[in-house]
Amino acid sequence: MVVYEYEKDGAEIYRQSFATIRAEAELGGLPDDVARVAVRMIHACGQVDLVEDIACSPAVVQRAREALDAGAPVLCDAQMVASGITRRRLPKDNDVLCTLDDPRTPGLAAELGTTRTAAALELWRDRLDGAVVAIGNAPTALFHLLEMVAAGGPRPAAVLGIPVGFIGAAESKDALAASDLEFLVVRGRRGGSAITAAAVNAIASDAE
Ligand SMILES: C/C1=C2N=C(/C=C3N=C(/C(C)=C4\N[C@@](C)([C@@H]5N=C1[C@](C)(CCC(=O)O)[C@H]5CC(=O)O)[C@@](C)(CC(=O)O)[C@@H]4CCC(=O)O)[C@@](C)(CC(=O)O)[C@@H]\3CCC(=O)O)C(C)(C)[C@@H]/2CCC(=O)O
Repeated sequence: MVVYEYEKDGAEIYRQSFATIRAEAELGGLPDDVARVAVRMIHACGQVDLVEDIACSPAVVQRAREALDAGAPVLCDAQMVASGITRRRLPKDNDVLCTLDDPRTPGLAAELGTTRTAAALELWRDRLDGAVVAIGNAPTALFHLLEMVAAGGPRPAAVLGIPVGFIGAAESKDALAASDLEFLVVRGRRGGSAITAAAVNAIASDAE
């Protein structure tokens, strides 16, 4: 029988991971609350140089946390983001919502001539004011959110805008960073549902 020698204690795996990230990543330039979020984002992708591409408004973590403490929902562009959010960490049993699979979404996408992920945001309108938005997959969703807000729509408390990819990902994140919303982004092509869920989990947690 083959027996491998490896760490089997989950808490110890986390402890060693976070210690490694703190030793290897250049977190010094970030405020403490953002550094704590960055550690968890790096943990989700295994790339310590992710920190070089993280950009945010100074109060984003505080505003997002205040919103969660006030019971705000977390609105997600993809089920993958929503699934990655650890419900027991959320301070007020906050709703975690993804409207991508709502039966109205395909019709809205056809009507608006856009992707399903972008069209699904139209169904956020009555929950968006003061919400925490977590976009981890779709650049079109992030662009659509910015268009809705620019047109006078409800304003979220904070936007974790971390879509991944080659078409529109970098551009949508640059547009968010240039907006007047509280934001957290990873500049460039990197991002994704796991990193975005990890950012929400870090903000929702009291400890690392
Ligand atoms: C163009 C799209 C991109 N998707 C990427 C990467 C991943 N997507 C996955 C999955 C399972 C889903 N992607 C959809 C959101 C789907 N992806 C798109 C769209 C065609 C358009 C979005 C956009 O450009 O803004 C989008 C469909 C739409 O009409 O909106 C998904 C809904 C497709 C589907 O299954 O129906 C689905 C999300 C399901 C959910 O969680 O709710 C991947 C797992 C790969 C795959 O299996 O296809 C992967 C996950 C990445 C992640 O971490 O989230 C890109 C690379 C982001 C790409 C957009 C940018 C680009 O450069 O192409």
